[in-house]
Amino acid sequence: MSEVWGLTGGIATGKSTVSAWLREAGLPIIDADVIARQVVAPGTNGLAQIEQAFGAKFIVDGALDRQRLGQLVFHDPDQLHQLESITTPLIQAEIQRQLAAYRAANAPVVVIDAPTFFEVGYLVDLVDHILVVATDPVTQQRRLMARNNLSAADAQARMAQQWPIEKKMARATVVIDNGGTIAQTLQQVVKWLDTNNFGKSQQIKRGDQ
Ligand SMILES: CC(C)(COP(=O)(O)OP(=O)(O)OC[C@H]1O[C@@H](n2cnc3c(N)ncnc32)[C@H](O)[C@@H]1O)[C@@H](O)C(=O)NCCC(=O)NCCS
Ligand SMILES: Nc1ncnc2c1ncn2[C@@H]1O[C@H](COP(=O)(O)OP(=O)(O)OP(=O)(O)O)[C@@H](O)[C@H]1O
Repeated sequence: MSEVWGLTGGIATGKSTVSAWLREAGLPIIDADVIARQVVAPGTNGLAQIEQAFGAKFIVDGALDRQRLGQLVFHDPDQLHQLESITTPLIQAEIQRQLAAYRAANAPVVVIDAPTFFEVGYLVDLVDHILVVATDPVTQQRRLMARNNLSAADAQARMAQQWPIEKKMARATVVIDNGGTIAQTLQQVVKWLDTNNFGKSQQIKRGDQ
């Protein structure tokens, strides 16, 4: 029996940072962001559907212009909803395929890493427990602006497309507080791994502290 954990957070609260450590510790990770890119890669049916729904101006040299589509959908919930109606079923099918493969291989623990874990609905039913990586909203906005080179308004628009982090924290089995230093966050992650006997926390590289 595999124990399945969801890993989520708000945009730029540090989910990818934590996910990278879990991977280094040897945990199998199903990464929804990676899958979301695969299902709209050049030549896919997903990309053809996006071209049909949004127009050829979002395709450059056969590939999705992600920045341009992001500018559109993160400022318009109806357009985001239309995009999700194309991408969500494709992402869901691949997540379920990977999870079935890990279960068949008797993986003791599997992590499903997804930014919109709660928002998409179906993922909650696939997991036993949920790890939420959180910061306060001010820190979240500051890090998002710095990482993506966004204005305060653009960062707010992206944050507004997701559930507030407090609502996610209220549904978490465990909350990792990433409002402090990277080292403080790593300490919490190592404790979670060691307490549950998951993976090899000593394999985590600590070079980024
Ligand atoms: C709109 C797109 C093209 C913008 O691409 P871009 O490379 O600029 O951003 P990227 O995909 O790296 O996402 C950055 C962050 O935005 C947030 N985000 C992405 N999709 C969504 C969404 N549907 N709803 C709310 N927030 C989202 C996440 O926190 C994510 O980590 C892309 O985000 C996309 O295709 N989104 C729809 C697919 C999806 O739902 N992905 C989430 C996987 S569960
Ligand atoms: N404790 C920390 N102190 C300072 N900066 C941090 C900390 N944790 C993460 N960061 C930085 O904040 C930014 C957001 O982190 P990260 O990319 O891990 O977030 P995320 O939750 O995966 O975001 P998204 O949902 O958009 O993929 C990155 O630039 C990262 O380097």
